[in-house]
Amino acid sequence: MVLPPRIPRPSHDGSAPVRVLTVAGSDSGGGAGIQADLKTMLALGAHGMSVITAVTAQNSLGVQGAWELPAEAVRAQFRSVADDIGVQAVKTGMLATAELVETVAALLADLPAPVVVDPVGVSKHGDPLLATEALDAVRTKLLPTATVATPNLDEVAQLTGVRVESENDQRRAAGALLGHGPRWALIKGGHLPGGEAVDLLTDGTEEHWLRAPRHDNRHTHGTGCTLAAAIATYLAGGYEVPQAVTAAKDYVTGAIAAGFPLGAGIGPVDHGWLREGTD
Ligand SMILES: Nc1ncnc2c1ncn2[C@@H]1O[C@H](COP(=O)(O)OP(=O)(O)O)[C@@H](O)[C@H]1O
Ligand SMILES: Cc1ncc(COP(=O)(O)O)c(N)n1
Repeated sequence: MVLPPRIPRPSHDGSAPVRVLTVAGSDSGGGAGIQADLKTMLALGAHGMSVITAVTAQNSLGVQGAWELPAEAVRAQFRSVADDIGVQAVKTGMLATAELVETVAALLADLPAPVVVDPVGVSKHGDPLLATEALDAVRTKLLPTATVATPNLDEVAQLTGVRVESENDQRRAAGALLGHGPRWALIKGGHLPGGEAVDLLTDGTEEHWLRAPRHDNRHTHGTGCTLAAAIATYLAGGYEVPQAVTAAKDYVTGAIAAGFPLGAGIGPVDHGWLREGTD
């Protein structure tokens, strides 16, 4: 297992730690969404902050209920942290409705910090986390704010119409996604068959194929959230995009290898897998 780097901790000399913001939904089961993001940020040495867009009742079996917050509540949370504490990178996840997508996109357009957009569409169990009529706002308002956009294969098919069944299709999907304005596209191949989990990162000029051994572990709840939160954390720490994504991939690969059973269904990845033996 490749050990990903940690962002250096503050030296207790009064300086602030690296600050990362997640704008996402709450997962009561603690494996995905806001909870995955904050655990990831802590594990990698950053100070995590949250703007909650929706609350889900969720466990290892699926999503039993979801309630979005008013746009005003999302705006107020964002202003509270951005105006006082300061944000060095942002990750977006579940945004639920077209109104919230537009609200968040408007806030991000004025923020001088890198943005990782994970265009969350459905949960691992197939429960919808984004209204279908919000897709257009994701394409036209949210993706243009992204430093990196990180769709899985279902999400990229919904956003671009490109169905991915091979590495060459990943390249075509990335090209189509870049047409919507993100600086970099990360097309995650986690759902493709094969002995490796292969993601393509490209800005249209450079191509980075990120390959990791596929772990035969069904406890993968939270993989996409964890990867995007880790990318945002490394960007906040000053990494360039390819280095941030490479380090984040190492972190999520270790977390998937250590994923554990909880409840009767799909358990979470282990956000704390770096705890032992690395301090
Ligand atoms: N079984 C697995 N073993 C190793 N890596 C995986 C596995 N499943 C997914 N990944 C990786 O986890 C990350 C999240 O991808 P994916 O599961 O496709 O996203 P999502 O959670 O959004 O559906 C990607 O880097 C992907 O390659
Ligand atoms: C609140 C929330 N946000 C995102 C996901 C996607 O999770 P995954 O990373 O497993 O695809 C989820 N299940 N719940």
